Amino acid sequence: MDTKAFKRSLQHSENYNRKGFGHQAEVTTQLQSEYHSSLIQEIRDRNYSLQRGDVTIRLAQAFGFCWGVERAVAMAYETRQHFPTERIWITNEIIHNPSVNQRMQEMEVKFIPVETGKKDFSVVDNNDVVILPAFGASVQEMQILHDKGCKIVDTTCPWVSKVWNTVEKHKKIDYTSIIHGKYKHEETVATSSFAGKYLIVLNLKEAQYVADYILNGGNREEFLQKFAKACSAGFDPDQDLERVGIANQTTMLKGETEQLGKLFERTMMQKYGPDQLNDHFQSFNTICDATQERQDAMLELVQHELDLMVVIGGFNSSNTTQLQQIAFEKGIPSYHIDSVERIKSGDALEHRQLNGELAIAENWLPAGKIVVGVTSGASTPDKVVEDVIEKIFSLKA
Ligand SMILES: C/C(=C\COP(=O)(O)OP(=O)(O)O)CO
Ligand code: SF4
Repeated sequence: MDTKAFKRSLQHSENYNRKGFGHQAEVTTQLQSEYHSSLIQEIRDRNYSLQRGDVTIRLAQAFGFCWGVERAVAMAYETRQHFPTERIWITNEIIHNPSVNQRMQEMEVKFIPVETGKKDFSVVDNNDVVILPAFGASVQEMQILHDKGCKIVDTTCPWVSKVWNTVEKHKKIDYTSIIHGKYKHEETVATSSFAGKYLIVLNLKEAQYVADYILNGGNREEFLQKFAKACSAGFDPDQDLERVGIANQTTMLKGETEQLGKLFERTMMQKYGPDQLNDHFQSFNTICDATQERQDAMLELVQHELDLMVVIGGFNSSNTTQLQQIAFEKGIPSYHIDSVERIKSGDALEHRQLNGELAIAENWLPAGKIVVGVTSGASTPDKVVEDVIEKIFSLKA
């Protein structure tokens, strides 16, 4: 499919909107009242640190709502204002934060129902409005909606669209896109739908396996089984890894993405020689600025003497998980929670471990004077962070 031509025709359609509806002023006030926190503003103004009693809170210098999230959430609110009586659907969560998604449901923005693992678009008729979330949507979903003639409000973050352009460039010159990402994640599902041949690798271990295959060959069946859900239809590891381009989900771990790019560069250089490298390898770093800033701020924060870290964000939030990974690698006791309700008491806190499972941490809040590092993912409202900090203050009061 010529995805570029399709995007052009969609963007020229009178049913398509990606700029909002001119209700910014009202929506900004509404968003401020629902998600803003004066406590967090105070901590920012005090050089990201606040002491109360035995507790010193140290905030990361960059955290919380990124530009793309603010934009997407504002557009969704504007859509509700602009279409007060129409039925409004959304193809997935607007962003990965439970409190924001809850608000969408309260505003009667409904998810497209899923029947036996497949979205049922038959519920949408041409008078309806459908919002595409900040992660975007697959080109197939966009086509279904475009064909239906319903109104489409596209909140895809431009940083995400940039990754789509990158894989389209690979497709044009017949390169296979190696996408550093999570194959089930909405953004990567969308990105891969714009690619030609592609292979999704999760981490350096998987990348090393692919690099070894490129250099030495290997067990084809094992390869195909390992990446069964993470490659394009008909992918042939013996043919389709001769020319590769790297792209990444915007919220991966920055350092890992860089290492992965270098690994494939070395591999292609070794296989084809330095003179031929440009005919076999291309790399664009498509990690977004917000992800980089939040990870850099976290790397700075964990240099301080901290008794523990609290990382706040949705449990399905990729960028939040990367922040937790940084604390984990530094060996700091760190707890990833999605809301204040996870804090049961000073003795018990429910948190998400890096393997995705929930666990209860006992005696997580040490006695005496403590320094608590706090950060939050790009989809976490400041209000949620405030609630957590207030709870810690009250437990130690
Ligand atoms: C929309 C978006 C990022 C905002 O944070 P989210 O936590 O919603 O998403 P992610 O980190 O990708 O799981 C995609 O880049
Ligand atoms: S994390 Fe980056 S790509 Fe994702 S919404 Fe925010 S700015 Fe956009």
